[in-house]
Amino acid sequence: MKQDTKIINAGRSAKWTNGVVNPPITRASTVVFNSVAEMNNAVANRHNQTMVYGRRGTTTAFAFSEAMTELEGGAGCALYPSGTAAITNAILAFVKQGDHVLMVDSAYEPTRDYCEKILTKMGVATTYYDPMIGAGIEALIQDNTVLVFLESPGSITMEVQDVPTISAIAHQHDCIVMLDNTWGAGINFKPFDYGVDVSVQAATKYIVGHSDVMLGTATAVEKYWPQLRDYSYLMGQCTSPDDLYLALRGIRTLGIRLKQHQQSAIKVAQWLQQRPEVAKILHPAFESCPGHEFFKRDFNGSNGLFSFVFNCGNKAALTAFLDGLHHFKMGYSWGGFESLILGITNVNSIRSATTFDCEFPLIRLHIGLEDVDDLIDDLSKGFERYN
Ligand SMILES: Cc1ncc(COP(=O)(O)O)c(CNNC(=O)CNC(=O)c2ccccc2[N+](=O)[O-])c1O
Repeated sequence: MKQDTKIINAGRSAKWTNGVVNPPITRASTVVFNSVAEMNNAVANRHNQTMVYGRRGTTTAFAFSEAMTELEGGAGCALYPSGTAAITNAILAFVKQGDHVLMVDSAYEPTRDYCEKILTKMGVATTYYDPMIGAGIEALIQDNTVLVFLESPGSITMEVQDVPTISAIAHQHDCIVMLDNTWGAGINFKPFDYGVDVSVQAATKYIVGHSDVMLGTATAVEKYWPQLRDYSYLMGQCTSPDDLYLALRGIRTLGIRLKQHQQSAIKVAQWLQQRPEVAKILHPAFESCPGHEFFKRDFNGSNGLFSFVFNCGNKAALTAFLDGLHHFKMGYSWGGFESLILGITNVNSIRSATTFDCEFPLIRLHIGLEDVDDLIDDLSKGFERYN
């Protein structure tokens, strides 16, 4: 079955839909049973898509989890109230006091905060590594290293990592490979084809696709799925069937949305490349982006999120650029149908192992589904104010 057909069918087994097209919203805390045997059978099958109690999920959760594993691969998908909860709980499932974690230096800032403020309290040490380290990761692996965390491309600076090389070396040292695959969305990057053991996504972004649900997913290979699932339950992680209904709805247009985001973003990036004020385009599909060669080798496509660096200007100029835009709104997210913009002048304040070459302001764009000429016109007027 081709990907676009999988997207339409994922999670729509008759056992969940019972004849209707979309898996219905099944809300529950209590699930009741008519006999001791029925109750015992449900408990015995608690890991086999059988309803026992709301916290373990209802048929809506079973349908969405199944859809994620059908699309991204893996043996099972645990659900969390946000992408950050997915990251933190997935890591927590596999570390204990005295362990060591390797964390990519270009990680999403709250991921770094978790390592600094919570893992350290638990006695888990973190070493940050250069996203472009590749095979050099081996020199950083210690006897107590248990997990290597990747985020590719990296937040804000968009470095594409050599995932299969890092995964192969990590596995030679019995380390778990965990990837924040939010940008790849399980469609443009198939994590388990490249050695990843646990793929985490902020479904908040492209999976939901409409900026109206907070949701996280962690999908694991067979070897690690039981432990991830059990720790998710132990930590009381559960999600709203109403949110999952919206996420299932989001999945149905994921393929065509990503194609449109990709098409418009590349057109905007090509236009930006010609601007005299632009020093570098940080879009994985462009040679100027670190790891572009890995994007070409490993990815099936791109989306609406990329950054660019100015070769001039300052905070005041950046503010003038940002204020007054009509179609680009400032907001701390991405992956919805709307265009967003973030102006950043301190990218190295969220790195510790490497320094990103960024003397002038950086802008991260999320190119939405608006007409791309309107978006370019909006940015063009921004450049007129940038001085
Ligand atoms: C790759 C990735 N992975 C996980 C999450 C968290 O998902 P959640 O929002 O559902 O918890 C996210 C959420 N993304 N949110 C943003 O990118 C918002 N921007 C920022 O936080 C931001 C702003 C200024 C400077 C640096 C950052 N940053 O992303 O690190 C993510 O991008």
